[in-house]
Amino acid sequence: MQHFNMIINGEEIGNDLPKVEVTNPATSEVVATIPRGGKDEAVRAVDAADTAFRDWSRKSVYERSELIRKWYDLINEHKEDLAETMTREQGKPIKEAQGEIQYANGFISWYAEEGKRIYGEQIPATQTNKRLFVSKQPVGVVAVITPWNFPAAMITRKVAPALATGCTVVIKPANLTPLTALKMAALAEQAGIPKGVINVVTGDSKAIGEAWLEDMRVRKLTFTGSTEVGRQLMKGSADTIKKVSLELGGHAPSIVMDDCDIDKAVEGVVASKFRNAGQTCVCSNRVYVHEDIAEEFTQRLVKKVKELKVGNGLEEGVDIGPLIDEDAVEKVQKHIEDAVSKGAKVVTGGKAGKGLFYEPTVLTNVSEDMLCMTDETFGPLAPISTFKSQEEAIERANDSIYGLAAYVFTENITRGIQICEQLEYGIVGLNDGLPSTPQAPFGGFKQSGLGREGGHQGIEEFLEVKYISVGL
Ligand SMILES: NC(=O)C1=CN([C@@H]2O[C@H](COP(=O)(O)OP(=O)(O)OC[C@H]3O[C@@H](n4cnc5c(N)ncnc54)[C@H](OP(=O)(O)O)[C@@H]3O)[C@@H](O)[C@H]2O)C=CC1
Ligand SMILES: O=C(O)CCCC(=O)O
Repeated sequence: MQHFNMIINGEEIGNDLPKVEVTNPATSEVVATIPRGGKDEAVRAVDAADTAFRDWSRKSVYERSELIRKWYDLINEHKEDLAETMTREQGKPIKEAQGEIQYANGFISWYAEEGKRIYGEQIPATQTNKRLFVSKQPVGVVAVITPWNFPAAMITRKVAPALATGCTVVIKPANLTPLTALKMAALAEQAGIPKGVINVVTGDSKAIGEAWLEDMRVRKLTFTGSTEVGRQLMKGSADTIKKVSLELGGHAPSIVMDDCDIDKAVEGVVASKFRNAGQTCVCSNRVYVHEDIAEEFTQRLVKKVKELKVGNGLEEGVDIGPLIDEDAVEKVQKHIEDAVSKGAKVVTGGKAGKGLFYEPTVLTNVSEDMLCMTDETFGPLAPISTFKSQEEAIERANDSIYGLAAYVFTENITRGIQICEQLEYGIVGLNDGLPSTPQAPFGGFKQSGLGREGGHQGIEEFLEVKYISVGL
C-alpha cells in the first residue's frame, strides 16, 4: 500500500502518526494512506512558512516567476500521472481530470506572469515639498483550505497568486482527495521553490484549522468549501483579524429564454449541470425554461442526458463518475424523493446505481417548495421548472441565499445583457455553460463568499497596500 507523507519545510512528515485511508469512490478500493496530523503539524508548518517568507518575499518577482514557471513545466510533464491520481481518489472521468490539470496549471502560468504587474501609484501631493507613493506587498503566511471536488485547481487558484506576490502557504487539502495536492507540492520542490514556501498538512481538519486561525503569523485565510464551514472559519478569523477569501456554496439558476438556440442551451445546461457528476459549486441547480419551448427543450435535454455514460472514470468514454461518498448519494436521493412527493415527474434517471453511482436525472413539473430548488444538490440532478415572463425568471433566479453562478440562454443580445445585469450573481454565463478560466474573476455575491480568485482581481487578495508619504 502506497503511503504519502505531509510536506513541511521540504521534509516528509508523518511516519509516526496514525494513518487515514484514501479510497477510490468508483471501486471502494484503498488507493493510499496519509498521516493524520493535527495541531502540532499545523504549527510546525506555520513555523516553516513564516521562516521561508523572509527570503521568498524578498526575491525579485522575476526570480519567483521563473521558479513558478518551472513548477508549471513539471506539472505539464507529469500531467498524465496527476490526472490518473485524481480520477482514482476523486472519481471524475479521466478526460475531466486531464482537463482539470490543464486548468489548474493555467493558474500557475497566468500568475507567474501577473506577479510582474503588481504596480504601485504616485498620488499628486497638496504641498510641493511632499511626494506620496503607494506600493503593494505580500500579506504574509497564507492558510489554504480546499475541498475534494477539484483536487488540483482549487489549490493552484490560491497558491499560484499567493506565491507570485511573495507569500508562503500552509495547505490543508480535503482528506478525501489529498494525493494530487501532495504530488503537486513535491513537484514544486523539484522545481526549486524553496523549502517552507509550500507546506501541506493532512489530518484533523478542525484541529489544523483552529491552530491556523489562532496563529497571528497566519495573515490570510483562503477557503473553498461549504457555506457552513466558511462561516465558522470567518468567525474564527475575527480574533486575529485575518484577511479572508471564501468560495462557498452555490445554487446556480439556468434561464432558458424562448428565443434561445435550443441545441446551444441544451449543450450549455448539460455542460454546467453534469460536469464532475454535478459536484461543483457552479453547477446549474435549477433550470427555468420559458413555457413556450419547455417541451421541445426537455425532449432534447433528455435525449442528451440518456447518452451520458456512467462508470469508473478510468474507463474509456465515461461521462459521469461516482459521487464522492454515501452522504452525497443520499442527498441526491432525498432531493428526488422530496420533489416526487410534491408532484415532480422523473423523466429520466432517478435511481442510484451500485456503490456510489447515480443515474443522471431530469425532473419536470418542479416547484419552488422542493428541496432541490433551494438546497445545493451536488449531484447529477437537473430540475426543470417553467416560467411565463423574463421578470418572473429573474425574480425566481435571484430568490436565493446564494449568488455564485447563473446561466442565461437567449439569441437576443440586448435581452441577454439586460438579464445578466439584473442577476445577483458573481459569474454569469450568457450562452456559455463553462465560464471558468484562470484570467477571469471567480467568486460570489451573498452567502456564496467573499473576494475573487483568478484574473488580476485574484492577486489583490494576497497583497497589502502601503502608503508612503515623503517629505522632501
Ligand atoms: N464551494 C465548493 O466548491 C464546495 C461546496 N461544497 C458543499 O459542501 C457540502 C459538504 O462538502 P464537504 O467536503 O463536507 O465541505 P466542507 O466545507 O466540509 O470541506 C471543505 C474543506 O474544509 C475542511 N474543513 C471542514 N471542516 C473544517 C473545520 N472546522 N476547520 C477547518 N477546515 C475544515 C475540509 O476538510 P476534510 O474534508 O478533509 O475534513 C475540506 O478540506 C457539499 O455537499 C457541497 O454542497 C463542498 C465542496 C466544495
Ligand atoms: O468551487 C468549485 O466547485 C470549483 C470551481 C469550479 C470551477 O472553477 O469552475
